[in-house]
Amino acid sequence: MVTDLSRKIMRGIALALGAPVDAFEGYCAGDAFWVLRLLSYPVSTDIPDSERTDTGCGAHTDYGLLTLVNQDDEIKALEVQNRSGEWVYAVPLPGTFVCNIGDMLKVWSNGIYEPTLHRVTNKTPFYRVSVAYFYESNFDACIEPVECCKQKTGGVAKYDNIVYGEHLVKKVQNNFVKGRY
Ligand SMILES: O=C(O)CCC(=O)C(=O)O
Ligand SMILES: [Fe+2]
Repeated sequence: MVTDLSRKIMRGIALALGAPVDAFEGYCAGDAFWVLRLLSYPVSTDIPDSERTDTGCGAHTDYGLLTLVNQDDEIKALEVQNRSGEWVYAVPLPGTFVCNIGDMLKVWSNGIYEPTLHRVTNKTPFYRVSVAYFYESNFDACIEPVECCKQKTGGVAKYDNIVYGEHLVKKVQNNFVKGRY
């Protein structure tokens, strides 16, 4: 069901960009796949100072095409950076998902769609759980700006071609291994 929803969002984005409805589908568009992550954010006051490291999720953009996040209804912890550089809460709205644009959609759209920088810090007295569904291009897919988006943005590609799997590995190493985002 969420995969259907993601496909529909991608079709809407294709149409909004003036591309054919199926521009981002099928093998030549990278045969999308998905990953579901269940995330938990303990109450930070439960962690003794001596054991405290950076808890939560540091500032980052998502790697793939779209992410749909279902957050706890009552807990404000996910923040997004607005165009003025301020961090504002993505306040949970019951019955809705937060939809993040991923890095590959930026490349495909030649920058028309921009990934939003976001981070999570649970400063509340409640244990937070979120479910993040990542809709991603195929590992082997070579992602490059699509022609109609290049035409709308000055006629030249703003980004080098990227093999999605290589991009993913690089970002995961930075986020989870080296602690940079
Ligand atoms: O837990 C959240 O609300 C967001 C998690 C997130 O940004 C991610 O896993 O990429
Ligand atoms: Fe994220």
